Amino acid sequence: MSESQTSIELPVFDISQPLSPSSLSTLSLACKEWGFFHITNHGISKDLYKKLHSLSNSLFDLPSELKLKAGPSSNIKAYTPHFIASPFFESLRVSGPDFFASALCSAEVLFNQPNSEFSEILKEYGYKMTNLSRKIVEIVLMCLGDGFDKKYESEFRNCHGYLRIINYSPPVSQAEKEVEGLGMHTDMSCVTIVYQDEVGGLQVRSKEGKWMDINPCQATLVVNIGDLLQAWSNVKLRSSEHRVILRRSVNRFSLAFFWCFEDDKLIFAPDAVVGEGNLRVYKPFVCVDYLKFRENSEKGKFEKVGFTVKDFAGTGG
Ligand SMILES: O=C(O)CCC(=O)C(=O)O
Ligand SMILES: [Fe+2]
Repeated sequence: MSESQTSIELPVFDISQPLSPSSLSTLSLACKEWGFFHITNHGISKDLYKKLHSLSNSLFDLPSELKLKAGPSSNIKAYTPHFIASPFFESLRVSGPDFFASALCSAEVLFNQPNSEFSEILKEYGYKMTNLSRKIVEIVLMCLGDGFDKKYESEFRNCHGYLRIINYSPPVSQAEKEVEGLGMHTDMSCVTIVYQDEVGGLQVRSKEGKWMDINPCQATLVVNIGDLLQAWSNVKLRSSEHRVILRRSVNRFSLAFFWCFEDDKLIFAPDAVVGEGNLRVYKPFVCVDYLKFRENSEKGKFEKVGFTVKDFAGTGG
């Protein structure tokens, strides 16, 4: 796995300001070509990330038997242990809209006592991510056509979010130059907002199949388009394949916030989005059926996490 390393300089958008016409065309291009961009002025302080990182560390440092109390065979299923997504990946899921309750419940199970500091911080983070996701969907819809943000706002009204706190621990003695912390995949979201720490390792696959590094960029967050928006936009927005590579023997911390359609939403690209004379790339499908398809095709196959909405609802056209 030692390919020459190339990085991609993603455009950065100030999410606190209205987009200028030239920024809008840069954003449209980024969404079409890569499905990835950076945002800045997102309103989350360095201090909050520091706290989140250290609280998360205290959780991931717990013995495995304790962590499994919130694992896949528990009632809450919030903790994903090593060897599910990859041997080097573990994560804790915090679900919205009540991020406080979800974090409190996991902390109670894991630490044997409620941890209100942890829950308060996740409540704040979940709330901020929810607002950011709404703004991001708005600007991304603007890329599809003039006034499309207002026209299609209601389709996204029932979206919901969940957060994944991720700890990557590379092998102690690394014989290979790099290992996959998380294999190639696309996200099952409308949009995903990722915070990656300074270790780096997030990569996006170009249309030609080349892996490009998305280097950590001070005070910015990475945004990527997910499968649900790719399907809804008739592939005008790209949900691109990405993965995480571990190159150094240090742990990597990241937070991925997934903003998704409600489970029973019928995903069907609107006529105006498809455009006259164009064919629909996907058959209409119910959101939860796609989620189930992915769940069933990925279980235990961490070497090849690669199924997408094309495999599920593609018309072959
Ligand atoms: O850890 C990261 O930087 C990205 C994680 C990711 O792609 C995911 O959880 O879907
Ligand atoms: Fe992802």
